[in-house]
Amino acid sequence: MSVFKKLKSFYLPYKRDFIWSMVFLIIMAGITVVYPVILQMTIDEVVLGGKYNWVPWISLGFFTVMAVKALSAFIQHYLADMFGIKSVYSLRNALYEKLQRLSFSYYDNAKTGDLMSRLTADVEGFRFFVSFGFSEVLRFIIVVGASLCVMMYYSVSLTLVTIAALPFISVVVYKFDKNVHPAFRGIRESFGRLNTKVQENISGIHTVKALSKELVEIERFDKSNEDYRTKQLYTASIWSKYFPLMELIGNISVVLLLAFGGYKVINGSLKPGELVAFYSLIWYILWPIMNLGFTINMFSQAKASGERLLEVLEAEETIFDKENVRQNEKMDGHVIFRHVTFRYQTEEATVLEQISFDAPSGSTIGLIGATGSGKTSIIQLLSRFYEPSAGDILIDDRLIQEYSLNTLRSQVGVVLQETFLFSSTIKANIAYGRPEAKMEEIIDAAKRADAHDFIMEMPDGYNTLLGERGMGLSGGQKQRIAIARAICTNPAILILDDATSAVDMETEFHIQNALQEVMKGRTTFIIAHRISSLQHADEILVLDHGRIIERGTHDELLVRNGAYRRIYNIQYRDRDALMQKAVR
Ligand SMILES: Nc1ncnc2c1ncn2[C@@H]1O[C@H](COP(=O)(O)OP(=O)(O)OP(=O)(O)O)[C@@H](O)[C@H]1O
Repeated sequence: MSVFKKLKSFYLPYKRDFIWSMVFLIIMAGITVVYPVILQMTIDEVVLGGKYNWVPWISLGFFTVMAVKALSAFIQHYLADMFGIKSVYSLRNALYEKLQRLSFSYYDNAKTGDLMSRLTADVEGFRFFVSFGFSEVLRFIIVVGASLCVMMYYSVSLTLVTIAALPFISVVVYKFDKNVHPAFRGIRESFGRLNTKVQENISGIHTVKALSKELVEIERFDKSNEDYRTKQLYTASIWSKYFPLMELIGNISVVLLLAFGGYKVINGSLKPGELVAFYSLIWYILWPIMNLGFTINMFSQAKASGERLLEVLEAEETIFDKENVRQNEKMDGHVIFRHVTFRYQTEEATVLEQISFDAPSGSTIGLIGATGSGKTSIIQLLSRFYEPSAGDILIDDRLIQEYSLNTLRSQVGVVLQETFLFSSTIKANIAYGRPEAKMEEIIDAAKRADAHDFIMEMPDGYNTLLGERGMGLSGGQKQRIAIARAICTNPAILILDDATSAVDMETEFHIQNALQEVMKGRTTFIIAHRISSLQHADEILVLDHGRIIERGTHDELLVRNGAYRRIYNIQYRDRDALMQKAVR
């Protein structure tokens, strides 16, 4: 029950709907039990007692009772549905908000497809129980309770004989629940994996096709699908094993009723109408008990879903605003790293060791080094996507933790190697970081990123709709839109993470030109593999296995004859030698 307790803040606010639906449920359930009583009166008083003048009144009474029942059923269903729908509306919002707050380290291990299935199938599973499960439980208590009372009123001994088999059904129901709950959790998890497979395949369809891996992918999907099928079949087998057993025990009750009840009618201690009423009433007890399997089924699904939802809701938020943080502060962009050491939560080894540097406001810092040497990790720490394991990062002489995340990130513009564009207009993509930006500001940002001209050549200019992942644009165009997006927020610090790696020389030249303009007055970090991209930096940091092994300007580093010189030689001298050979 603790799952439902933990999630109560989502459904308790709508308890009014629930309470009213329960009121109408009580009316409905109460009326259900009146039906056998009317039947008993009709047989014993009207048919056998010869009181035929009662017929119109009994008919009218019966009609009225049924009309009230129909109306109550309508209102009850409507309100129960409202209760469920409103509850999961806030639950879905809370989950989405949580996903926005969770840090990078959570997403490093999360699977998109699985998260999607939590936000859709699991939320629905939970809604179904909130809408119908709660009322089923109450209906069970009322109908079974009221039926037992009426039966007792007619004959205590017959009631006791009839319900003698019920404890056995309860044992079966209990065992059913114990087996079916883990089975449902298995189904949900398997469905999450199936979703992940589909999502990853669609996202990576270019790679799949480029490497002709369609058949391999189909086989892999088949494996996940097979697992899902097996889990479902297993659950179905539990169901088919226990349900007939419950029905069999239920039918033993009916046999006992007919045998002992028939004997009582024959010896005159029970009226025939009462036996008929008993026959109806016993099913009012048996059906809900057997149906308990279905209710438990629903409950188990909802519990399994609720657990998966709680896993998201209760996931630890590692990066958040501390108290009294600085809001809306304009920064100068003076960045200091002091002995920063860092390791990813999932990894044993540190990826950054004792990183220290001072980047005065408006300066340009270049980061170069082999892949995996830690360049991206440094700038991820600056945006507080992760927290350092040791050491301090300061901007304008304050620890970055003293600024609100909003302030910090609005002052750090990032252009990544891989650009993500939303399936919306070019205008909205550029203004994503500052939706209130005026059209002139958007155009200005695009002009400075050297994107304005090609945007104007598009059919709808700035209103051109982009497909998912920015289909319809070349790598260089996407990159320039990303640069426009970064400068639209007018950040004090600009990070260009391999921003020109995916483009040809001519486009790189265009982007470099645009960047010269954009970098003016901002502290800029350029991560690059090409020396041409960062040779004008005020300081270049050469990284190797998470350590700064060399630092200085381009010229200083060249004369030092170290790692930088070696990269330079590979990229320039050898190329020049080759070119000269070619000319000769
Ligand atoms: N999210 C992550 N979780 C665990 N380890 C990571 C994560 N991101 C990077 N790493 C590891 O940290 C190390 C540094 O990676 P980083 O991305 O900072 O290198 P890089 O110098 O930017 O590489 P590249 O030039 O290829 O972009 C690598 O060994 C990498 O495997």
